[in-house]
Amino acid sequence: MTKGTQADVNPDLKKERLKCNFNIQEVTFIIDGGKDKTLQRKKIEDVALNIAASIDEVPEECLNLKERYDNAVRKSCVYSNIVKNELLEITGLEALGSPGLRRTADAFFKDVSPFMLHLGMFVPTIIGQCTPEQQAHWLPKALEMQIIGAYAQTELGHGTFIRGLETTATYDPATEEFVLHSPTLTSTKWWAGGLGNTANHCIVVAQLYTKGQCHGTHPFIVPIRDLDTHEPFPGVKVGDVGIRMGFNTADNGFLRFNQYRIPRENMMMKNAKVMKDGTYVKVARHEKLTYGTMVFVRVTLVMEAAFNLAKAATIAVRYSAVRRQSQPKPGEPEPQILDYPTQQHKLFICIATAHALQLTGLWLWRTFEAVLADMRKGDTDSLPELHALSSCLKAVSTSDSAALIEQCRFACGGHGYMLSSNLPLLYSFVTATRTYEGDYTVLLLQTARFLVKAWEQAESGKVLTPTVAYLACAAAKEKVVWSDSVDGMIRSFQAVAAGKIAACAENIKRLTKTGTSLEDAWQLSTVRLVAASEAHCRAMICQAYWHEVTRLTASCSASVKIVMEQLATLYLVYWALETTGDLLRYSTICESELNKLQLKYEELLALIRPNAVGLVDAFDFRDEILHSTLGAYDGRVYERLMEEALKSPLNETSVQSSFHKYIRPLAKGKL
Ligand SMILES: CC/C=C\C/C=C\C/C=C\C/C=C\C/C=C\C/C=C\CCCCC(=O)SCCNC(=O)CCNC(=O)[C@H](O)C(C)(C)COP(=O)(O)OP(=O)(O)OC[C@H]1O[C@@H](n2cnc3c(N)ncnc32)[C@H](O)[C@@H]1OP(=O)(O)O
Ligand SMILES: Cc1cc2nc3c(=O)[nH]c(=O)nc-3n(C[C@H](O)[C@H](O)[C@H](O)COP(=O)(O)OP(=O)(O)OC[C@H]3O[C@@H](n4cnc5c(N)ncnc54)[C@H](O)[C@@H]3O)c2cc1C
Repeated sequence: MTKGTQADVNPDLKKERLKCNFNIQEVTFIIDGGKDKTLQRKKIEDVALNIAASIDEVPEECLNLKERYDNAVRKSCVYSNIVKNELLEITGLEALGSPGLRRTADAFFKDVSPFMLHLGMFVPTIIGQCTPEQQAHWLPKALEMQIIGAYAQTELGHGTFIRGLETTATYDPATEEFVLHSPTLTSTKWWAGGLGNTANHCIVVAQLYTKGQCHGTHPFIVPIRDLDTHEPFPGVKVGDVGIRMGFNTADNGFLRFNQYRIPRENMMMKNAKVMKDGTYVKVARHEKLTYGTMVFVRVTLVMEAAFNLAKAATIAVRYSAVRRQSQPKPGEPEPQILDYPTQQHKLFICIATAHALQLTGLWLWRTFEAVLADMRKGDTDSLPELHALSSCLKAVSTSDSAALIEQCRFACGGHGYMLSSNLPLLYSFVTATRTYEGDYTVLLLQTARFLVKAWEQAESGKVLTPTVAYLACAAAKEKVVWSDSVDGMIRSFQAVAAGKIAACAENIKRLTKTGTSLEDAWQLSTVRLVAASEAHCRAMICQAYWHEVTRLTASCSASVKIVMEQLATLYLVYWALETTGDLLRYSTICESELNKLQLKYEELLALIRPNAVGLVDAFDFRDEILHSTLGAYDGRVYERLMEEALKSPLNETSVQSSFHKYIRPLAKGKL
């Protein structure tokens, strides 16, 4: 954070910091995943942020579309040199996935870098889908930025249904080449970040044909532009998809092929190969390993959701400590809006959710690494569970994060609507994560497939995998006894999930018994399947969050343990109150217990209140990363709003030319 001198800090924020009764740094270590990670992040920030501080002369949002893109490319080049020459020096290759790198990128770009997909998907796909020889060829070029890549899977006509993609890659043994072709308008690749004007290479997912047979979708590395002139190659039509709600500097593009040839070796051959004579050879032991990059990105998106929500919460909580409004008690000063319980209700769940998603995200990352290690040994048994886990966690975390970021904006009143608050840009960025890398509903339905199968296994007494082990107890189908202890609440959330999954399974069984096909019975049950999947995910987040808080605070100071547990309890109680209908149905909770729960929630808000600013300070965002007039460390909200307003091009002159061109003629009846 940029602390400045204490004298510059808003007096209300100063007082808030004196009230804080826990060691902020200990919480920062927990959030970052350990002291070593925090130290590494700070080191990276110290190097990168000196340059970021003066990277923009004019605020990004004041530039026109083309200037914004050019400016984003300029900054991406500066930033990638820092990554290459300095950050990787500090930490080695693992810096690519480190929170430090992710955070510093935000100091350079308020919107999105056109290079993001290069690092976010192009490089990971080379690592995940290429043979060691192919990696040796492509990876150094990509890391040195000699080539810049995009990931083009989605088409104009299909995003979700990958098997329905229309782009073809037909093998020609005579020349040992693949011929890429876009047979229809709807087969045009659409949306790929960095593709429109920036990338010179692209991973293209296409239907592979060899010896007259289709073998389904496979990834290919495709050079699309000349490395010197940057002109698209003949047979390649590429451009920008048009103005979007956000991501306007991300250069999302379209791409069409007209019988465009690439060498056979450009097929990414880790999981399947085409031999010189056109023979197709399957290498992978699991059908869906070509979807590996998507699983990887879904896993990272859980922490990405936490990170962005933490930023919004920091902005809104600091602002709420500075902002004073109304006079609930006559004759008394206007209170800080953070003192209103309704404001606490809006904001403390944001802090708690950021913790819940970050700790669950770290746990998911470790699970992902364990599954990868199994797969390196040829064991793919745990892949379906990882797919189910990452699908629902990606869906719920991005959805919650987007909704709560918008809540933070509401919590900042009119000033939250200013782009300079950074809340609108944060929202437009995060709301896209609910859609990309697998739409919310679609991914919850993927998890639901796994859950229904697990339910059937539970009913037949089979051993269940860890994340669904709770279904075994629930197979008895009795209401769970309600208790407002943490364990009791988690048991009740699991009972809700189990009850909903059971109801789905029964519904499907009932429909198929009366002659409905399994596919139709599934479709007729999808509204409840999505709800069951979400309930399962919520129970899992509650369990993982509480488990991680207990584990990570075991050796912390007592005050840190208390405040971390208060937040985690708040998260559980909040969701119990949000889902009272479900609890009434699947647990023994009654009216008096619901009243008790409401009181407990209000008590928790009051307990967390004195530590609210300390808790957001513990996210440890430097001002350069927050980019917010409302959320800076010093709380000089009004001064910053005014300074930023004066940077608007509309304030460059006291009279605009439009006055002379239109308004005056209109007033004089001469228009
Ligand atoms: C210099 C640098 C400068 C700046 C850099 C700045 C910062 C960079 C730093 C870091 C970046 C930080 C963070 C972000 C990182 C990157 C991301 C950023 C942006 C991303 C942009 C978005 C990119 C995209 O959107 S790419 C396109 C994604 N598309 C999708 O997700 C499509 C969704 N659809 C599907 O996944 C599938 O089609 C489906 C799952 C819906 C169905 O598939 P299919 O029809 O084939 O299968 P089914 O028949 O339904 O099922 C068959 C069985 O297979 C199982 N299954 C399905 N999928 C999987 C899987 N992935 N793994 C395992 N198993 C799977 C399924 O469950 C069925 O099983 P069953 O047993 O039969 O039930
Ligand atoms: C900002 C942004 C960046 C992107 N970047 C990339 C990129 O770099 N590379 C890339 O390849 N793609 C990218 N995408 C595309 C993205 O992955 C897809 O948009 C996403 O997977 C959703 O697919 P879709 O657009 O086809 O939606 P659709 O599948 O058409 O969804 C529309 C609606 O139909 C519903 N629906 C669809 N199928 C089902 C079903 N089976 N059951 C029930 N409901 C269903 C959905 O829930 C949704 O409500 C990006 C998208 C965005 C917004």
